[in-house]
Amino acid sequence: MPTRDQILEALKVVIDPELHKDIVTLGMVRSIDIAESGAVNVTVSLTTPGCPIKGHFQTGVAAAVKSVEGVTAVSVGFDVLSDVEKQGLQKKLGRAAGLPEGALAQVANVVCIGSGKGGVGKSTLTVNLAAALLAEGKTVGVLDADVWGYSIPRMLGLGGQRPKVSPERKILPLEAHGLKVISIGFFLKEDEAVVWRGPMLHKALTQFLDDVAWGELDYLLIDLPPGTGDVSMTLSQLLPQATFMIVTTPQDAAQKVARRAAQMADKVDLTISSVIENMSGFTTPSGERFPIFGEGGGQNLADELDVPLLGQVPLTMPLRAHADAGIPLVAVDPDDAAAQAIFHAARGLIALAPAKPIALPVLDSTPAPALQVVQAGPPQPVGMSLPMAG
Ligand SMILES: Nc1ncnc2c1ncn2[C@@H]1O[C@H](COP(=O)(O)OP(=O)(O)OP(=O)(O)O)[C@@H](O)[C@H]1O
Repeated sequence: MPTRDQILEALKVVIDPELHKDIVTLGMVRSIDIAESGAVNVTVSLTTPGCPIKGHFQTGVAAAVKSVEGVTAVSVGFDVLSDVEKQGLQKKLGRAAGLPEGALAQVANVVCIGSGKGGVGKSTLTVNLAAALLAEGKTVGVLDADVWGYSIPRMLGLGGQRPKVSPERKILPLEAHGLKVISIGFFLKEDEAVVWRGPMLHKALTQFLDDVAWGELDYLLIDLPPGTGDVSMTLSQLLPQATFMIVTTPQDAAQKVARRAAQMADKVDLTISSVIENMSGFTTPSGERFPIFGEGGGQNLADELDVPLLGQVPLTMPLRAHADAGIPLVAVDPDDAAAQAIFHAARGLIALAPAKPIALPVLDSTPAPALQVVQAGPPQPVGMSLPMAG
């Protein structure tokens, strides 16, 4: 059976490319668990939740541990250094060296909101969950990464606006209803069709995470495109600490598609934290309830994934009408049945424990899947620079 010292010794080859020292010396190896079977679990502590080099550590740690005699399997988990630990690390590095301060360094929770298919109300719930979290006293940002069907600007009354740039060359998020908002839609001409090639998408998302002055936030909610494709893969590489909330309708078929999205999310290491069911029946003013899209899909999916079902949001006209008017329903009519269900879900999100470390059964150190390059359409510049107001 391999020993802890052997594993630590082996891990000294894994260098933090930003701090130029090995992760053992830097005190970033949080824990090493060795099973009698020779299976080893290592948890690495990152400096920021938005640490962009998780993939580097994952591959490096898996390879280093695998090289130790007697190791039969390796899994790698991640968490984040506490403020006190970061101060300790800062001291160790000396005054001159600064810890990498990504734009998300002050963001406590990053929650990606995704779905198996379109039209299930992902954007509507993102906007209203954000407003509900705000009403619960949290500071909240919304990143609309739904590159093919962005609708957040419209739902927050920000259509046609463009963010400004600070003297430090940071993109300043727009503010609406107390929320900080960035959408891919702010940077495109209205109705402009863009063929997002993998590298271009990666560059744009990296810019949203690195070059936006998000500041201090309790929550950053990210509205993903439906399904799990390039965007989810890119975000999973850029945001190892992000969790994934899946929106589904009660329908059996929708739940099946959502399950596929969950499996994909799992493959690209996004931790699935919860499920929320939308369009969970319609109740007439006289109190008669119609389960228009069936029943039970959200609970079944949550049970299958072993995560909580945070809420069941009914169909209500005010939810649709306020989204169309650019105002989150929860901010103006908190007594509406859909608003109530969204408040319940927001409180459930707050109550969720911090993300579990991501455990991967790694025996070979296969890199994360490469971004798929869209072949259709005329060639696009790879390095997209987002156009902004002065
Ligand atoms: N619970 C609900 N009650 C009434 N209308 C709803 C509800 N949820 C969503 N809608 C409406 O359904 C339509 C689709 O919702 P939305 O745009 O949020 O879906 P989506 O999953 O984000 O879609 P896509 O991913 O394709 O952009 C919108 O008109 C929205 O207002």
